[in-house]
Amino acid sequence: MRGLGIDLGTANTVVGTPDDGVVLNEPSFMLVRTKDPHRSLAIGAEARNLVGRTPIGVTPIRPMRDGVIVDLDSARAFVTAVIKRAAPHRQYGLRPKAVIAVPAGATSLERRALVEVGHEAGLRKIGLIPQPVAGALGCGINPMEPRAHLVVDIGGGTSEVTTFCFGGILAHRSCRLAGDELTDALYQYLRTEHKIIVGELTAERAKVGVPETDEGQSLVVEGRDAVTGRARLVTLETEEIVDALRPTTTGIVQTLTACLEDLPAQAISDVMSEGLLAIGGGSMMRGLSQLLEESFGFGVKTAERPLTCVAEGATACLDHPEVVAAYGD
Ligand SMILES: Nc1ncnc2c1ncn2[C@@H]1O[C@H](COP(=O)(O)OP(=O)(O)OP(=O)(O)O)[C@@H](O)[C@H]1O
Repeated sequence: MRGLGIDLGTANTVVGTPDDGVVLNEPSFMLVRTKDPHRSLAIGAEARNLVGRTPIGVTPIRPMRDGVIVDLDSARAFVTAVIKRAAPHRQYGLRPKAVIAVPAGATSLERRALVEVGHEAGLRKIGLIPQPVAGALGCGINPMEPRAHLVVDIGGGTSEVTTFCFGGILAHRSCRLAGDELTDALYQYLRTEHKIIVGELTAERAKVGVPETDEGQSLVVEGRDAVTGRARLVTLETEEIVDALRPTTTGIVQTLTACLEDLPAQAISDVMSEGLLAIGGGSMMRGLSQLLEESFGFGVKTAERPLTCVAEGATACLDHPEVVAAYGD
């Protein structure tokens, strides 16, 4: 066992091992008793599916916000449960080492909190790697080569735009316009335009369903009429959803523009010839890569596995300690 590669995201937690690839891919949710919020009753999909329908006395919590720890005690309980599930002790030895992906914009305090939680949860030696660098490595890019690479990571809580080259970050920008904000925008749109109130899970299912639905086809969502309170169905055209999400996707474009403005001219020529790599679940949004291509005039490549490439890259770092040494501080 050579260790674990971990992506502790706001929306999803993914863990990989060098021998078995991705061994855990679950929503970053934990169910706790309201009176004892630091012990997990369930984690992952089981906990998430109860959002909006939890019994009295039980609370679903998200231990990560914008890619960093919100509350040390809940995060410790969550990470302990994740490691237990991803690395059963008999198979992997008592204290596995790990490389954990962190937002490129995380502060030193936030990074230290993550390492502390990892140690307390049973990890041995912990290396940190910026998420966009890990994601690029997971897509086969060598982050040590003397060439600038531009990556946008559209996750659950944040969108991060990062340019890196030869073991260091050249420019970085982030904004809170990402998957959660897109879901919220759709929720608000349904409420104001269709006078229907839907659950958070329903709004997200509709958003995720858009890229998978053919053009011209429609989606049906169910909810409560905002006026009468009765159950009601609404049919939505996919293009209508894309339009409803446009203000949020435009905000992501503005963050990219700001990052490009920070770049030296030589790095821009690398970016122009290589294009932009889009990772994270939000990069699968319908029409997004086209919008980015039209806005910047260079190619946009969406990762083959946008939801797991960060954990795959963190796992690859276990065999490439020079990458962690270069980007880890
Ligand atoms: N097919 C899809 N189309 C649009 N959005 C999607 C799709 N699949 C997943 N998402 C969204 O992607 C987001 C999760 O992405 P990801 O797992 O990369 O985030 P994360 O790494 O947990 O978050 P962060 O990087 O902010 O910590 C969720 O908001 C989810 O709704």
